[in-house]
Amino acid sequence: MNLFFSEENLEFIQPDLPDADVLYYPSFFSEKEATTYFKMLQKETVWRQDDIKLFGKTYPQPRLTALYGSDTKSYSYSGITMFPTPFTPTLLEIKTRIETVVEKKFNTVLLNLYRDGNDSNGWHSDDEQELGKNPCIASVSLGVERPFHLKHKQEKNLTYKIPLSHGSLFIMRGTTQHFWKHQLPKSKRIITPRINLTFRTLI
Ligand SMILES: O=C(O)CCC(=O)C(=O)O
Ligand SMILES: [Fe+2]
Repeated sequence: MNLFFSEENLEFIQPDLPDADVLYYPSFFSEKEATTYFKMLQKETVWRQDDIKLFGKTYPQPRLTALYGSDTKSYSYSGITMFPTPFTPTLLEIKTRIETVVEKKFNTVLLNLYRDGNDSNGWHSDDEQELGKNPCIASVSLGVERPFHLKHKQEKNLTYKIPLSHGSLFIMRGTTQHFWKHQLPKSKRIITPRINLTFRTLI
């Protein structure tokens, strides 16, 4: 585990995972900023619950989602096609803060609302064609802390677990999506919500 400070004097860790490039900023936003953003996004966002198809059966997705972006390119995953709503001022503010530190521009954000520990996000890679070859995904966590898991696709005993705290930023880039899957498992004892924003670039 390697601890560093960014040019903005933000603390971050860079876990040493083979075939991956991930960074974690535990306090990217202050407690107060994170709480303000959580409240604004919970209220302002047009949340929806899509159905997903798994092995020919249809289920409601175990979380609410929304897609915002700067152009009209659609984004498809798990048989769902989403068309982005224009970025709101709140989302643009968050996006700018992230772009300064990540030194990358994003044109889309997928939001997830996990209403409680029964909501989840199953094992997947963010490897859709529209994300390009080595996508950089910047993931902001607001609200209750939830564990995030990664596992290597070939080396089954290579796993990594990290709790994503309120106001944190987790970045996955390089070959991470080729070699690793990630999930946000159900956490039965959690009864409060979490909002996640994943900034992406659709090409
Ligand atoms: O909620 C999270 O931290 C993960 C979200 C995620 O993996 C996704 O939306 O692709
Ligand atoms: Fe993902």
